[in-house]
Amino acid sequence: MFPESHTGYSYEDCRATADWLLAQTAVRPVVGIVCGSGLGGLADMLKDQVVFNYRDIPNFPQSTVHGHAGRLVFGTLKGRPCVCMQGRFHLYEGYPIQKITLPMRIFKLLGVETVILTNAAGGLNQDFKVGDIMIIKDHLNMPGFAGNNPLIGPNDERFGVRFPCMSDAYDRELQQLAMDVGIELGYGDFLREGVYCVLGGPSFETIAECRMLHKLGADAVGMSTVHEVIVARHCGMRVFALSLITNRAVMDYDSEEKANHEEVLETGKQRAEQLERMVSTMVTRIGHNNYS
Ligand SMILES: O=P(O)(O)O[C@H]1O[C@H](CO)[C@@H](O)[C@H]1O
Ligand code: HPA
Repeated sequence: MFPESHTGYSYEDCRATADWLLAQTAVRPVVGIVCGSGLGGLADMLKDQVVFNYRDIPNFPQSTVHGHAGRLVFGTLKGRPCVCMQGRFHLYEGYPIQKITLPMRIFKLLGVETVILTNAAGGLNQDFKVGDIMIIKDHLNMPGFAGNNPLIGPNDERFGVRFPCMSDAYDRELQQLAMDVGIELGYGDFLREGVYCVLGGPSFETIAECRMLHKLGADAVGMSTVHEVIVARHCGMRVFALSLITNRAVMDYDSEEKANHEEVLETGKQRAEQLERMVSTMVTRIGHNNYS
């Protein structure tokens, strides 16, 4: 029924990877964190770490992008058991879309209930500045429009339903919690909310593309996160995601600015501390089955 090109992992494959990890650590994570480009410092916040290199984990892809260390870190954040991906996978690395999202299913089978994803993104919204933190309230899945969705292939009901809803992809209570925490920490001046648009990359966008995406309703553009969100929601985990606006998308033919990965990593470094404080405070306030 499905073409031979389907490259997904079975429930049993995912179970085997999760069991392999669970056998080697006593940590039973309830929160899973994904670090975006240059934001790997989030993982260093975990106490009593048990660390696995991606190359040692059965079925796991390898990180190939500068700024993504390629380590899965288990530990506790202010007493709460967490697992953190220090490095994620992207479509442009050449992996099948099911492979770049595999860690979300592993998270689920490890017992994770809430996923917090971070990314570096270009700001399309003209009010946004470099260094702003954007709470993601919705997304535009451009590869999805072209038929590239991580749920393509046979559906295993043990993960979720064939046609999952995405109008509630980004948990509203967690968005509010992030806003409250950000304001409390004094980040109000650089805290925003908006719509994230994913493209395949790795080339950055043309000026015409940026203008088009902005007209379509996107506030920020990047090359990740959305595929992970779809898979995480499919298997019933709550999702919160934020973008660090690392550069302004070039929208003007008179501009001399050029998007580049070095600027992305540099902005990550500059905002790392605030991002870490915001995420760690959120984690302490997320209840296992409710929010306090
Ligand atoms: O989305 P993350 O992983 O943060 O990385 C972003 O930064 C890279 C471009 O500089 C791209 O991979 C883009 O998606
Ligand atoms: N475009 C796409 N992805 C990105 C950008 C950008 O401007 N900045 C960081 N990741």
